[in-house]
Amino acid sequence: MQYQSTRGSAPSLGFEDVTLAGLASDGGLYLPTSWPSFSADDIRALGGLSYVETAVRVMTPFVAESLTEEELRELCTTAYSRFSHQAVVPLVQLDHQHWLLELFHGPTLAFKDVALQLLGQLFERFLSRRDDHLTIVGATSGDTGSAAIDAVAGREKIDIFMLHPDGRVSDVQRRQMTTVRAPNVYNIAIDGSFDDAQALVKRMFNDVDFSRRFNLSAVNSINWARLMAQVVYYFYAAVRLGAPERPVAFSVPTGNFGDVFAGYVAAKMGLPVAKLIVATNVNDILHRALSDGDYSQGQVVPTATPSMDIQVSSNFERLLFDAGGRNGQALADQMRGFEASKAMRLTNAQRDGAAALFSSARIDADSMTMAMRWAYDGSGQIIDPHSAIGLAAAREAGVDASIPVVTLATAHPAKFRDAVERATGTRPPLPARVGDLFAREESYVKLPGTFEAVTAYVAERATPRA
Ligand SMILES: Cc1ncc(COP(=O)(O)O)c(C=O)c1O
Ligand SMILES: N[C@@H](CCOP(=O)(O)O)C(=O)O
Repeated sequence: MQYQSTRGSAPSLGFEDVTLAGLASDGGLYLPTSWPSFSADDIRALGGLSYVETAVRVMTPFVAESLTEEELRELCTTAYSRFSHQAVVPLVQLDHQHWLLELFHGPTLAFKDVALQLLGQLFERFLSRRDDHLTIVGATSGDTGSAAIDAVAGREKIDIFMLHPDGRVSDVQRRQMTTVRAPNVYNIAIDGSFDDAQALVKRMFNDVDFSRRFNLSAVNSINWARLMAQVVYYFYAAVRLGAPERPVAFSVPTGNFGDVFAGYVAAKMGLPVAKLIVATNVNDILHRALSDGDYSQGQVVPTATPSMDIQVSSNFERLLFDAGGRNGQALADQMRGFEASKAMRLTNAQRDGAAALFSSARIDADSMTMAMRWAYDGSGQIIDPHSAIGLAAAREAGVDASIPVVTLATAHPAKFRDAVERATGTRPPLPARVGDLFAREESYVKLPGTFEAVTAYVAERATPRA
């Protein structure tokens, strides 16, 4: 399997190189040159398999030239051994049509662990094959940061620099990052929004000298391996609800468009996905883009769902590329236009390509609260505000009653205790694995959100290439 950049001018690479590179050298994002295809029989054969075995079957076509099936199995077994639920990602029924897919049973209590625990293993395996050192630079609105740090803390051949928007992540999220004491972990709170942090990270990659000197790599969902690992749970859930005989719809609380793009990949591979519902909070660039073709960046409004307070969605570029006919040169021009003016219109081909599978909804604070109450009053489920955005959109979407609708539950409610308590009157306790979080000492620096300040900080601490 070879991978190509969405912007058409970076070299095609194999899986190992794509994983270590993160972002393509032309500023684009890597995608497989074609989608692997699963027949109805292949999908049926996933019935009854464990999560690890499902992961091996679903990911093998993507990694085949870089890992043997046995190696992949070994890495998945290690990655998912730290999840506290035997099913890894259990399905919970809410009513006759609605289900939650709980993705938050990993070490840092968010769906990011599903991909990042594996990515940590992949980095380690690939670096063991070469005499090299990686400098990871990442941006987080809360959850990627802690999951990535957990996955790479203490690894000898990796340094990680994680940027978060100062004051705009929950206390639990911040402490999960800043209380990890390992010599290779650097937390940076920047003055600005998540979009500012993400733009700084992309600029570091696009600075060819800087990027080569420190051998930069990515843990954000710009890294293809992140998305690949997330494709697995769409198969796992759909098969349990009747696929391939019965189609299944998914509602996904969305920010950077990574999680829901993994659902698109699953559909491209042959999984019968009836609908992908893109649920945004009031930071609704994706809802505007999908409903009206208007992808224009507004001011980020801080909300009770900070992990989705995003107005530039990295992975939307992957959809525009694939659904719009895979014209890298045209997309490079379109993205350059967006970077200059902060606005663009989707082409008709992009809109039509997306409309076949996606619908979208913008969920405000009241609807989010009502969804939390509905889940709590109806079935005793305490859900986090991000999952509630997904559930509210799922219930509004008008999906045919014969089709199960799975809302991805992306974070443990304890990560957002204040918002949960406000909505339900119940304060979720911190799970034992993070029980002493508020007793641990924090360590992070605050920097202005400028390229100069951040690169100077990284350059002083990162290991340059020999
Ligand atoms: C809890 C939670 N829900 C939803 C999202 C949005 O996911 P994505 O950025 O993949 O769209 C995030 C952050 O990515 C998150 O941390
Ligand atoms: N909500 C995210 C933002 C970064 O998203 P990613 O999936 O691209 O890493 C977060 O939790 O940090």
